[in-house]
Amino acid sequence: MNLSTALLHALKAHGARELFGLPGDFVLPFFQQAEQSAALPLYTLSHEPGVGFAADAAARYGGGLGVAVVTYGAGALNMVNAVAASYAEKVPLVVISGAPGALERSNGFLLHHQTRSLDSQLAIFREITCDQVVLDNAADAPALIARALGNCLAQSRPVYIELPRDMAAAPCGEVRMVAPRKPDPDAVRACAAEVLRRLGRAYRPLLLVGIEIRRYGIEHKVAQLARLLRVPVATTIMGRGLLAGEDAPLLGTYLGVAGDPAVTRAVEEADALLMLGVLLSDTNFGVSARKIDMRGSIQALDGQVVLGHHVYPDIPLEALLDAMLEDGVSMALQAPEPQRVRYPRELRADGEPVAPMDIARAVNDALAAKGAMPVVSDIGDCFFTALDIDGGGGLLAPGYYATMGYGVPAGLGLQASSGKRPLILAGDGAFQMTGWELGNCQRYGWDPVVIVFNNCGWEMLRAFQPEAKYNDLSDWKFADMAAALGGDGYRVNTRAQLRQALDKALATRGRFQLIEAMLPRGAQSDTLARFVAGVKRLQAAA
Ligand SMILES: Cc1ncc(Cc2c([C@H](C)O)sc(CCOP(=O)(O)OP(=O)(O)O)c2C)c(N)n1
Ligand SMILES: [Mg+2]
Repeated sequence: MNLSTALLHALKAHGARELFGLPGDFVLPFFQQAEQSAALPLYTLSHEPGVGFAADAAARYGGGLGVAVVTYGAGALNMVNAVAASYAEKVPLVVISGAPGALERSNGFLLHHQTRSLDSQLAIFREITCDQVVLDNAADAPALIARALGNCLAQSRPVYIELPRDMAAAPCGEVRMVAPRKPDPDAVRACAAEVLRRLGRAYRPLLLVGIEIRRYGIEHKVAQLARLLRVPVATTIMGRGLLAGEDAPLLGTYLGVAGDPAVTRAVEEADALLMLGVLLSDTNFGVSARKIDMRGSIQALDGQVVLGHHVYPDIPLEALLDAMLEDGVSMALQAPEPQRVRYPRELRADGEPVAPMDIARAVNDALAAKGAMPVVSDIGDCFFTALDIDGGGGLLAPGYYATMGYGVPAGLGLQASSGKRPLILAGDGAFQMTGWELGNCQRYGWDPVVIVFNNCGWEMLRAFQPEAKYNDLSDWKFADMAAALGGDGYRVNTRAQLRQALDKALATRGRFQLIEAMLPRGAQSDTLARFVAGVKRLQAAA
């Protein structure tokens, strides 16, 4: 076994299902080993941001590890934004970067792809990963790999592995998985008992769930706890789509002033708000009608639990849930029968122009008729529209870090990793960034259905600065380019054309389907309109 094959087998043992990458001379030896060993399928994309987004989506959707393999300098630094997004949104992504070998490091020349110093890249990745290892010594490599991959899963954050090219074929021992640290059972029980007491004393308890319950694969336990305690559940905007497949008393998504008033009231008036895996971010709470009493709430995040001024430092989320499920049986809180989440349906397929909400209706009608699909959304008004789309098949979007360019490559990563056909939503601005990755579908037989919200502009920005001219984009006629990239394109102006195009696209397999929905300039989804109005109202009141 050599260092590359030891690393590949360790990745697989930790839950990686494939590699995404873009080679360069510093990482060619590893690519060669990866292709020869066939330990994991290897997919290449056209630009490193897409490689990072695809690997991120594979981990988000399927659990386990996402793996992005790039060359040193120009490759790895090109992927910094995607890795930063994975860090912010707690995605277990493994970055493997090739690097100069020992001899070339000491020959006195400045090396190609080098920036300030040969260690600058490692310094940059220290900021956006939870662990970093440099595999420049075969004897230490197995333990370093085990530590990094163990931390990636335990913290659900990206890690950085630097692999000098002269080490790829070095003889190496096997990597032994590091068993996750066990928390102190007494501390877990004490914490669970205090949380249950808080909930038991409350008149209006509520569970608010966020991304960690997906990352640690515990949605079913959260649903079980909510049913057991009869406490309603709401998701944060980032947690949209969580618990979709579970039998849980789900109220809906909390969007503050921009959301369903009943859900907003339930969250903001809860006298015991148990937040499970919720990031305290502006996107999750920035449009709160009234300040949520964070001191009165209970936050279980990042492996610790905070109740008022009490902090339990080492309580993994799943351990807390197991203890609450064990002890919670004695409680039977009287919670209101929650409403089931309803999605807009029944598109009027007529000659009227298409608005964002028509896309939500058309998609919900199609999903109801043809079955759930994973939905992957970029950032723009398509993201706000996605909040009105049935996320039963899963909803992926960088709702907190909010980088554009995520949609198409993430959808490709999801299909490569899960085999499921995704529905991808992207604005014209975001599609201009990474939509061209669709050209890789024909090599791998991927066939996503893509809906481009073409309003010929950066509409989300225009919502806040209507007078600005710089938000205007020209009409790129994306549908005309689909055939050249190996897919089918449909340009739709009316709701009837949208319905026809979506039916045809869903019925066509083996080629990507690109529906370019022409939206009148200024047309906004209901949620974006409420979001903008809410933010303006809160800013005026500040
Ligand atoms: C990589 C990147 N660059 C810039 C931004 C800022 C930004 C937005 C967020 C606020 O940061 S929303 C937006 C416009 C999006 O345009 P488009 O994709 O056409 O969608 P729509 O027209 O529906 O808005 C930009 C430029 C971003 N989020 N990500
Ligand atoms: Mg746009």
